[in-house]
Amino acid sequence: MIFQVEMDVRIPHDLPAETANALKAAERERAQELQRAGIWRHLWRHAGRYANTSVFDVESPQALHDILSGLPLFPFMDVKVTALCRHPSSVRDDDR
Ligand SMILES: O=C(O)CC1=CCC(=O)O1
Repeated sequence: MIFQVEMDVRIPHDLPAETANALKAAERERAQELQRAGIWRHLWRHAGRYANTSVFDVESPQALHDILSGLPLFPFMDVKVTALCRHPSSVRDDDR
């Protein structure tokens, strides 16, 4: 199942820099692990914002929730999830 996920990151300004940097490093490691596994299919930065639009390929909404809620930066994110499905005009046979 394919989901678009928008993440707006809002790290508190009073969070110690060492803690924030450790969380960012852990987030990067987890994101790259999920990308290599084919789960986090796309990750794009919103130009000018500490935000991204991502595409996830997972077995269920529960699986997506488990992944997102387990992200190191999740406590500092506003997350919007949109379920995606094949468009009848798509020329890509592998859309699903
Ligand atoms: O920077 C972001 O948008 C949040 C994030 C996702 C993966 C990562 O490394 O940081």
